[in-house]
Amino acid sequence: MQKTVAVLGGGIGGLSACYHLSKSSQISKIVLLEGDGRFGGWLRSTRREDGAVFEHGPRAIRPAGAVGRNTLNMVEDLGLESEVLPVTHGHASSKNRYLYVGGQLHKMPSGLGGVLRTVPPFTRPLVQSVLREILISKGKEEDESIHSFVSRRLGTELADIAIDSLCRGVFAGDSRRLSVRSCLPILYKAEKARGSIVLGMLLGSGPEPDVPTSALAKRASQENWAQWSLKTGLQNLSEALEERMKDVRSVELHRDSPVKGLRMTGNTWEIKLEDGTIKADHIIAALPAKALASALPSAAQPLSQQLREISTVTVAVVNLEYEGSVLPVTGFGHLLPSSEDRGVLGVVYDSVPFPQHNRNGGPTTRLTVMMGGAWFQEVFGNPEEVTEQLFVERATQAVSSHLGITTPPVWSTATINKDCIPQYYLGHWKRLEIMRKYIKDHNMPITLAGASYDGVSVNDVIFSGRTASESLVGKV
Ligand SMILES: Cc1cc2nc3c(=O)[nH]c(=O)nc-3n(C[C@H](O)[C@H](O)[C@H](O)COP(=O)(O)OP(=O)(O)OC[C@H]3O[C@@H](n4cnc5c(N)ncnc54)[C@H](O)[C@@H]3O)c2cc1C
Ligand SMILES: C=Cc1c2[nH]c(c1C)Cc1[nH]c(c(CCC(=O)O)c1C)Cc1[nH]c(c(C)c1CCC(=O)O)Cc1[nH]c(c(C)c1C=C)C2
Repeated sequence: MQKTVAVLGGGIGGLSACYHLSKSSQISKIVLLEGDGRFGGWLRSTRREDGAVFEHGPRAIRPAGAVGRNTLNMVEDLGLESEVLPVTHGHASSKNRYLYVGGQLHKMPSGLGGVLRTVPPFTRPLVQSVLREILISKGKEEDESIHSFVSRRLGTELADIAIDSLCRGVFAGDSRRLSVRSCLPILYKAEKARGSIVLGMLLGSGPEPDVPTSALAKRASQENWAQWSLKTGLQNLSEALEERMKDVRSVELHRDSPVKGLRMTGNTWEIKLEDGTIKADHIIAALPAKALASALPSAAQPLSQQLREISTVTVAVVNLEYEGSVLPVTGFGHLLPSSEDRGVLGVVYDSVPFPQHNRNGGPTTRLTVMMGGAWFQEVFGNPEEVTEQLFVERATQAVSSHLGITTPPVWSTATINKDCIPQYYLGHWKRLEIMRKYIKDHNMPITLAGASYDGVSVNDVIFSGRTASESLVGKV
């Protein structure tokens, strides 16, 4: 099979698809089309001349599980081992996560003591909910909101406070609308397989994908890593992939090349760009779902309609730098449940896990305040009309009232990440099934990849690029 494959979208998902395809001799040409002036999508790091690094998108990657191993295998293959900044499970930022509830910071329960005792803001020991959970009968629904699932199995207090906050800290989303089946498949499968989350966690609830273990992945496991970043920021991962792809003869990289339209003539795709047309035998679409919907031909309207219904949320990210060590606590950061403050989602204490990203000389504290998400429009209005200055002010106020840091930051920047996190609402699994059946039934040579479908974490998205490549060329 000698084919031309076009990969649409040069975020980490599209770059991963290219990387995996480029290892196969079955593909004669791979064309990566990115609409923006740079590759990497949401992986964006500011590197200041004084050595400070600030993340505007993802800031840490988990090494755990098959998808975590898969990313580390790629990191090793790209020669980035010496750039990795690991954080172990024993580190304060892995052990300490906080909730800001009732105007106070509360450390989330951890360890045996935390589970056995009543730990505020909760009114009874976690162990009670956990033991009771084993006896609750299985749900009968095909899907359920995360909030409803957790209320049913673990009680409303955990759902209203802990799970509401967790959904804000991963999806910037509303636990009452997000699907447990698609967002937290591990919990959904545990209930289906073992009748209980607790038993599912203890006994396992299904096989993991088969992913080999590189020396780096082995090191991560032996050294008990909980998360990792890179010395010059996570943008370095997309840059290393881009550099690798430049060295592969079969790969053509095009930036500033937004896809304007797609047409099928016979078995061939015609991809309309601003300045011409490219032909391809197969497309891997690693674009946001709505961007793909806009490009598809009108004949594929049923597919476009499903794609358009995959919502996204906008997150304002404010990076703040303070002189000296000013945090009153140490840890990963804190989250706020939606009942506390709808606009402010949480604060990451970046300088705790990654002090290496502080500027050279003299201690500093780097924080990131995340705002908006599913509540963006309601609290801040139209993202096109809000100023970045407003977010810096709101963020500084939040840091002052939550953490008592009243000195002004010495440096700050705000970015409004429009439509940056897809929301897997109730029934997302069914939508995926309908879309993939449509593609199959209509023999459309297109594969979906990226954050819109099977997981939003960097690991999930990299794995989606690999799966898309394997669906074409098999394992390489
Ligand atoms: C603020 C924030 C914090 C996060 N934190 C973490 C974290 O700590 N850990 C973690 O694991 N994950 C995190 N994530 C999630 C993760 O970063 C993203 O889900 C992932 O980067 C998405 O990658 P992608 O390639 O699917 O999409 P994108 O990055 O959106 O890439 C899609 C690409 O398609 C391009 N494009 C769009 N339209 C067109 C067109 N018509 N033609 C051509 N190109 C087009 C875009 O320019 C973009 O480059 C975070 C995300 C955000 C926004
Ligand atoms: C406050 C908003 C956000 C914070 N991070 C994100 C948002 C929207 C985005 C995000 N964070 C994580 C992921 C990847 C998920 C994965 O499966 O790896 C994404 C897309 C990691 C993460 N962050 C928190 C948790 C519980 C997780 C899951 C993995 C893990 O346990 O490490 C909690 C958390 N996120 C933020 C804060 C302030 C916070 C907790 C204190 C910021």
